[in-house]
Amino acid sequence: MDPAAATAVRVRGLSRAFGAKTVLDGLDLDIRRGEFLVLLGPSGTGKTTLLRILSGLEAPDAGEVLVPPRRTTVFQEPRLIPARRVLSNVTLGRRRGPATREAALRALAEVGLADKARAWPATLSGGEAQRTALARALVREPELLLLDEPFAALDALTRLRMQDLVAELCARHRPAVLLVTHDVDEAVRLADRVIVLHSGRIALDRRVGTDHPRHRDDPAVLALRRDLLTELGVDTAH
Ligand SMILES: Nc1ncnc2c1ncn2[C@@H]1O[C@H](COP(=O)(O)OP(=O)(O)OP(=O)(O)O)[C@@H](O)[C@H]1O
Repeated sequence: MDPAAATAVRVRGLSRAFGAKTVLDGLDLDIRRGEFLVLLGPSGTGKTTLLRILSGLEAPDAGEVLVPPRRTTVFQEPRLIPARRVLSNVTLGRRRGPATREAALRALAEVGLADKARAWPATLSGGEAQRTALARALVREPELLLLDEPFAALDALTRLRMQDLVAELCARHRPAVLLVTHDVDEAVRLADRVIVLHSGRIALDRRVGTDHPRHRDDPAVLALRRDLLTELGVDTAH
């Protein structure tokens, strides 16, 4: 088997500085096709910078970055256009026509918004708006899905529901995923693999062997959670 065919993202020696501050420092990272990778790290360690480089929004100072052409990002805020209905937000930038419309309606049904196609963004709840953003990502059939704290602005219950939805959609469509979060529980719930970024490099890289759905009290899940908190500098003795 060609090993490159199993790899969705390949990063070698990636560096990025802002003025005197080195944010990414010779970072190496591979993401396999269909792998759900969660990226954790203290504030300001370059998680968003890495995501922006993978999305093409930002250029590295040095290093090699290979990413698939079909990639899309979902941000913390849904970034919908207020003057366009939900369906039109989902098809944004796509070629007009019945096939696009059908695909968008299918994506809306998948995120549970079949009845909101003609709604205006201002009438949506936070969770519904973020579901619309997910449908917009889904309709692009990305090989790489970049998620930058997509649940951070949602209330706790909606966040859990959205986590389940994203897990289900990713299991069905199998994009490679890079999810940035501060939430260790979210990481251990969703990830096939978790990495922690520290001082511009990967400080911890762990595969999660446990099957889905994961139980909070599963010993392997608890052990990983503890290790991640320790790596993030959170005292777990209390
Ligand atoms: N365009 C920019 N100009 C100057 N400094 C920047 C720029 N973008 C990011 N930085 C700096 O680079 C560092 C890393 O930022 P980045 O947003 O990637 O961190 P992060 O790990 O995503 O942080 P957080 O968890 O708080 O979102 C920060 O110190 C930030 O101030």
